[in-house]
Amino acid sequence: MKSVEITKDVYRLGVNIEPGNLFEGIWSIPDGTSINSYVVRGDKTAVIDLTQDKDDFPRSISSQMDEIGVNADNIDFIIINHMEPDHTGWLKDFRSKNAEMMIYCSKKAVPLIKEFCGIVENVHAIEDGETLELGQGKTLQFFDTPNIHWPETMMTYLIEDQILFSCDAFGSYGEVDDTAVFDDQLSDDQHEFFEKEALRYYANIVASFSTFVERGLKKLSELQIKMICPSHGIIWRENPSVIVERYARFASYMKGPACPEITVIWGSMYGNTAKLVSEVIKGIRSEKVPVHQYRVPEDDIGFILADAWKSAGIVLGMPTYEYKMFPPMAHVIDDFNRKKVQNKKAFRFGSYGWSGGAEKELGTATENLKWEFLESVEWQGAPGEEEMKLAYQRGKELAVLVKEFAGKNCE
Ligand SMILES: Cc1cc2nc3c(=O)[nH]c(=O)nc-3n(C[C@H](O)[C@H](O)[C@H](O)COP(=O)(O)O)c2cc1C
Repeated sequence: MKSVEITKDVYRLGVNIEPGNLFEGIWSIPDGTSINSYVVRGDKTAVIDLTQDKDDFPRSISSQMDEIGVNADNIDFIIINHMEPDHTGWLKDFRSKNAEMMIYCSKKAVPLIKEFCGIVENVHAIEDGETLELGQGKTLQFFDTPNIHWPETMMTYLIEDQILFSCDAFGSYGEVDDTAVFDDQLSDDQHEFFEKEALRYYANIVASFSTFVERGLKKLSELQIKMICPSHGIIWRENPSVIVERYARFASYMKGPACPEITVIWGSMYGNTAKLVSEVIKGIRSEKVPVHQYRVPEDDIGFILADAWKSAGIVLGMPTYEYKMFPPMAHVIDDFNRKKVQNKKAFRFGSYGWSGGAEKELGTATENLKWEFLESVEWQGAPGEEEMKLAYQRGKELAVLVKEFAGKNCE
């Protein structure tokens, strides 16, 4: 990977976490993801966010710094927008090469820098809106943007060039090639890819903090922004409002209504519940509502979360297991609670052997999600004609309801 000058004396340095790894140790990234760091040069030099202490990442970032004549000895400031180790894993080692490098961070980051890196000297806690002049027409301004997605998160704005270094906000999954770091270097297919990966990134990483995203967006709305430089994914230069609007849309789905789509998630041990899946889907499709379908535990929770986040309607198909929900579905519902997949229209169907129990647990488990359920279809043993018919009907009913309820705020 090579350094890229994104505007005069401002550089993007980057590495890619390769496909096959898990992001945050949980989330699948079949197409990898980038970690971006930035350098701003005036009379003084600042590096904005670093990289993870993993594989050859520090070596790669060092060699990209060499390309532009920057190294630990001549960097004056390290700006830490966010303390998560994918950006700061290298901080302790890097800073040990030159203890004079001044660290700028939010107040809440100070104890984290001490505990994660053992660094206490030359750490400056910013005031919201504070500026730092680097000289040569480069002035950085810092904004507290708490809880997008850690409490200590801040963003850095380069006033003269109108560039926002947003760290995790406005990020997406997907490897980035140093020959195509900007939105305007992408094909339509690649744009579509990054749109999907931005949604998945949002649903996996940021969703539960949607209220704070909305607050942050309001605060940033006063800035003139020519370019958005996140710490994951591509740089938005041709049209930065695309990613801002996208994040605003994603955040709004928490309160609902989301898009006129339905996500069907189902699991079945012996095929009794499975038999109704295609009927429900036929019912939904009869109303021309798009369907996303996932089976648990086979399918990946990161993808399920993304489609569920965006859908106004959710269907759950699961049997009873040991007097409760089928465990892989209980896991999905638990994640829906953690990520606040709220305000949906929903429907559940499933088989039981003797007394049931899944339905009762589902009621309790979704209490905080503010979902409105259609009447469930539940039966003992194998499904009959009646259940098959009801499955189609409920699919259709849900689709009609979703069309009425869903927002227009979707592409
Ligand atoms: C391990 C296990 C635990 C079960 N626990 C219950 C239970 O607590 N209550 C009940 O009514 N049925 C229970 N059942 C029966 C299933 O709910 C029933 O076989 C159902 O038809 C399975 O649906 P499926 O074919 O979609 O997996 C259990 C079945 C298995 C295999």
